Order: sequence, then structure tokens, then C-alpha cells
Amino acid sequence: MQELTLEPLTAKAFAPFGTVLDTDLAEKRMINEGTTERFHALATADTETEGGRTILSLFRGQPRVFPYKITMMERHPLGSQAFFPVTNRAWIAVVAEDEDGLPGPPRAFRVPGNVGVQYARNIWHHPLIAVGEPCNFLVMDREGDGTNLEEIGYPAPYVITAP
Ligand SMILES: NC(=O)N[C@@H](O)C(=O)O
Ligand code: NI
Repeated sequence: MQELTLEPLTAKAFAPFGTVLDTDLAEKRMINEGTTERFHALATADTETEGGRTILSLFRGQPRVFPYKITMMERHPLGSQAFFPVTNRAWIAVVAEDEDGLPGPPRAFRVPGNVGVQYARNIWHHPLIAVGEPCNFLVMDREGDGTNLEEIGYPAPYVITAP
């Protein structure tokens, strides 16, 4: 079993997999007569393949138990999927490059509790990994016809020893 090292999340490191949703990186607009900061367009949803539409949901993730084994990955061929934490708790995003239709070795990123990510359409990722306590996330992804979930198991598990 190969141990995964938690990498710090940067927009550059995550670029092959999607977008980092970070207010510090966003265009900030003062609106509502200066009473509100608008962190504009953190991400653009990609959900219209095969007539899909964008929805916003709330996920309440139960904390994973560590050491945590990464035994599978999934991807959504028809749409992107964005997670933004509502509970200000650091969490973990695990992604992988595609290798001839299968997930390559995973990369695990430590995500601050006030930062989100959007997995681009058809990007291998692990389902939500909440840490420490039940955590709420706003999730923007696709609703529509067609098969938008592909899951593949790894021949041998990887492990994240500690968050
Ligand atoms: N199943 C579901 O809606 N969630 C997963 O896609 C996930 O990435 O957590
Ligand atoms: Ni997913």
C-alpha cells in the first residue's frame, strides 16, 4: 500500500484537474453601495453536455477515519463538479490524471476550510473527503439525462495516513 503525501493546494498545481475556488484569487467587486464584496465568478460550471443543467446542492460529509484508504476514483463525463466548504474546516481533494481511460496515481491536496475546488468535466477524483467533524459543502454540478458517473477501483489501495 503506497502512502499519499498531502500537497499544499495551489492554482498551478491543481490546473490540470480544474479550478481552485479562492476569494484571494478572485476579482473582487464592491456592490450594494459598498456594503458587500462580490468575489466574482470563482468558477464557471460546465454542465450543458447532453442537455444538462447546473444545480446547487448542499453536501454534509461525515468525517473520514484515518488512516484512510483510497481504493477507487470516479469521474463525471458530462459535467464539472464544484465543492465549496460552508463549515470552515480543512478538507482533502484527491485527483488523478487519466491514463487510457483509467485513473493514474492519485494526488492528494490539503484544502483550507475557506477554499473550494471545481473538478473539471471528466476529471478523476475521489468522493468528498471531509475531515474531523461533519462538514457542509455547497456543491455545483450537473443534473440531467445520461450517465454522469464512472467509478473505477485501484488494483492496490493508496493510503492517507493523517489529514
Ligand atoms: N455522488 C455525488 O454526488 N458526489 C460525488 O460525485 C463526489 O465527488 O463526492
Ligand atoms: Ni464526484
